[in-house]
Amino acid sequence: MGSQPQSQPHPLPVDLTPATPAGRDGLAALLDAPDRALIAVDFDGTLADIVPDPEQARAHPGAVEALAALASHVGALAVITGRPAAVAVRNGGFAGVPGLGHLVVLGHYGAERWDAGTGTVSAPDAHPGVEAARAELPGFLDGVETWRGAWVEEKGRAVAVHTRRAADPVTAFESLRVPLAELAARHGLIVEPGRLVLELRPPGIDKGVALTEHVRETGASCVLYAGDDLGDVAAYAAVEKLRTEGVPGLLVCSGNEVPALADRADLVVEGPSGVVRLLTALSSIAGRA
Ligand SMILES: O=P(O)(O)OC[C@H]1O[C@H](O[C@H]2O[C@H](CO)[C@@H](O)[C@H](O)[C@H]2O)[C@H](O)[C@@H](O)[C@@H]1O
Repeated sequence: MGSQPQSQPHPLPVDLTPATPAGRDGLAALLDAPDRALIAVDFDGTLADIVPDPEQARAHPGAVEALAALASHVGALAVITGRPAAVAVRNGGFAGVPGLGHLVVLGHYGAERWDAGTGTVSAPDAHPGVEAARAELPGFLDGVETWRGAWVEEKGRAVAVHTRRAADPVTAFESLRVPLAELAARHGLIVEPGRLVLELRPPGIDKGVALTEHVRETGASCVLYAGDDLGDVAAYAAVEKLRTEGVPGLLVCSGNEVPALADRADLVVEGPSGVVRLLTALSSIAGRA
């Protein structure tokens, strides 16, 4: 990879300008050679607004159009999500969109991959512990009053316990952490915490591993990653490591509900609407290059 670009002025609105020198370097590299950049974005909370029922989550108005417009100017475009890849594709409305012919969706934190070019999902064999944990969960959740209202999202390769609809969502979430971690460990699984969700899933992959592999695969010379939740921390760490290896990066946080991520970001935008504004602005500038 070449030398690191220096921080320099760039034509973005003030509220879309990175607050850190490293972020400004990442942005400068992206605008200098957009055709060598990888743009990677999370789905829930980043491209899609948070809603009480995950089945109802959809891409924010203008998000798919912004991605499609940007796709023609950048080297590679990926959605990296905790969702099953097929669910993100369906709820995002990513299939068959003109301009998104090269989109890749890395689902289940990178364990699954959907390619727009083929329209197919590739995935490893299922982890047997998921089936065993799934069988235990109903009786487990029924037993404690604090957990009333917590419910299980069936994800195929994982199961997620949501507390957003519990009477006291935060108390339910906090009091479930240890018991669910013990249940997961008994079945060789890990707990992935998120915004009022605790997911029991197989170990061995995270968004950081997925992002780094995708940077290598695409040969990207710089990367922008946008996320909103704890599951995105691994991707942030990957970008921070890539920077030390001479690959500039820009870390974008959608909203500031998760301080562990927002405090580490180069740029915090106003939720999915801010992400759409940023992608649109980048596409407009890159299109002039
Ligand atoms: O990696 P992501 O694309 O951000 O997916 C992470 C989890 O997102 C979903 O849960 C979150 O969004 C829901 C819909 O807005 C919301 O109801 C929930 O409280 C959030 O945690 C999804 O349901 C999970 O399976 C994903 O792992």
